[in-house]
Formats: sequence, C-alpha cells, structure tokens
Amino acid sequence: MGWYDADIDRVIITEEELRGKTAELAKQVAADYASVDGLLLVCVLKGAVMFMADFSRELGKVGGPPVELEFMAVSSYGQGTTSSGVVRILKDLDRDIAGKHVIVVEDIVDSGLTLSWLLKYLESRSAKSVDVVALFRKPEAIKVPVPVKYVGFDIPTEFVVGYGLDYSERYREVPYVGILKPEVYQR
Ligand SMILES: O=P(O)(O)OC[C@H]1O[C@H](OP(=O)(O)OP(=O)(O)O)[C@H](O)[C@@H]1O
Ligand code: HPA
Ligand SMILES: [Mg+2]
Repeated sequence: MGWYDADIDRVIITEEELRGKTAELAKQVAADYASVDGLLLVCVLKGAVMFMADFSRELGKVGGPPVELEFMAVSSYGQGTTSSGVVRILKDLDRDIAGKHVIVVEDIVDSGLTLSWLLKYLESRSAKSVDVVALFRKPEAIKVPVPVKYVGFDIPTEFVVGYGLDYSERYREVPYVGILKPEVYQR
C-alpha cells in the first residue's frame, strides 16, 4: 500500500493496462518508422517522464530505430487543475533538431493548448517530421485541434493523477492512474 492509496477515489487505468498500451504504441511507432535511421524523442517534463522511460525502452525491445532522448519543460497548469493557456518554456531543447525525425512524448492532451504551442515551436526549428504520442487524451476537453497520431487512452473530462500526472506536484509516483477524492482538493 502506498500513502496515496487512501486519497484515490477510483482507479481508472491499472498498471497492467499502462504496460500493455505502452507496448502496443511502441509496436505501432516501430512499424511506422521502420525505414528511418534514428528518432529523436522529445519528452515534455515533468508529467511525461514515466511514459518516456517506459515507452523508449519498449520501442527498443520491439525493434524500433535507435533513439535519442531530449527533454523540454513547459508549464501551463501551475498549481491548479485548469490550463492557464499561457505556456512558458522552463527548459529548452539542448540540441538542434533540424533535419531530424521527432516524436513528442506527452502524458496527456487535455485542452490541447500545451501541445498546439509546442508543435508550432518544434516546426519552427525545422525538424524533418514531427509526430505526437500521447498516453492520454480528453476528447471532450479539447479547445484547440491538435494532430495526435498515437493515442493511448481516451478518458473522460475529469482531473486524473498518477504515472507522472500531478495535482500540485504530488501523486506523480502513483503507479496507476486515478481520480482523487473530492476532500483532497479542500486541504
Ligand atoms: O492539453 P493541456 O490542457 O495543455 O494539458 C496538458 C499538459 O498539462 C500538463 O502539464 P503541466 O503544465 O501540469 O506540467 P507538468 O507536466 O510539469 O505537471 C500535462 O503534463 C501536459 O503537458
Ligand atoms: O487531468 C490531468 N491531471 C494532471 N495533470 C493534467 N494536466 C492536464 N490535464 C491533467
Ligand atoms: Mg502538472
């Protein structure tokens, strides 16, 4: 039992489901990128860190191309549960991405504001191609249309935590994805 189990109202995606879906997404990406000689995975910190770690290893195991890992940190949520719409770069790419095949590795597409901004940014840096793999998407919360080629789970418009996703910087280490009890927000 983790300390956090008592704060969770219900689990919506189990550890096993996360593992299965990650393997499935990795197989699709490996098949689609079979003819490229390398892929640059861009992880959007901090939420996507667990998914990046698992997805990149899975991609290697299923015969994907060699990858390089890059990390960007942007923030649009701050402490709350709704996007401010204002995206700030907290950590930029370390290297030039011009001419590279890029896959953005995101944990969740909610309003789409973060990703929409990020895709424009990456395209302006002359990547050869840019695709997105997002583990979760909330179809009913989308405010701006964003092309997400690979989606793990479509989930309802509820605030979720776990597997990297936080509420006020907590619950990222929860190994499953769940909904918090209402009283947690009143603390
Ligand atoms: O589609 P959107 O409404 O823009 O929401 C999605 C983004 O919001 C979260 O990041 P957050 O700003 O909370 O930073 P974090 O990953 O460090 O928690 C999440 O990890 C996505 O990057
Ligand atoms: O449902 C969510 N949970 C945690 N972080 C998020 N960022 C966007 N949507 C979410
Ligand atoms: Mg967050």
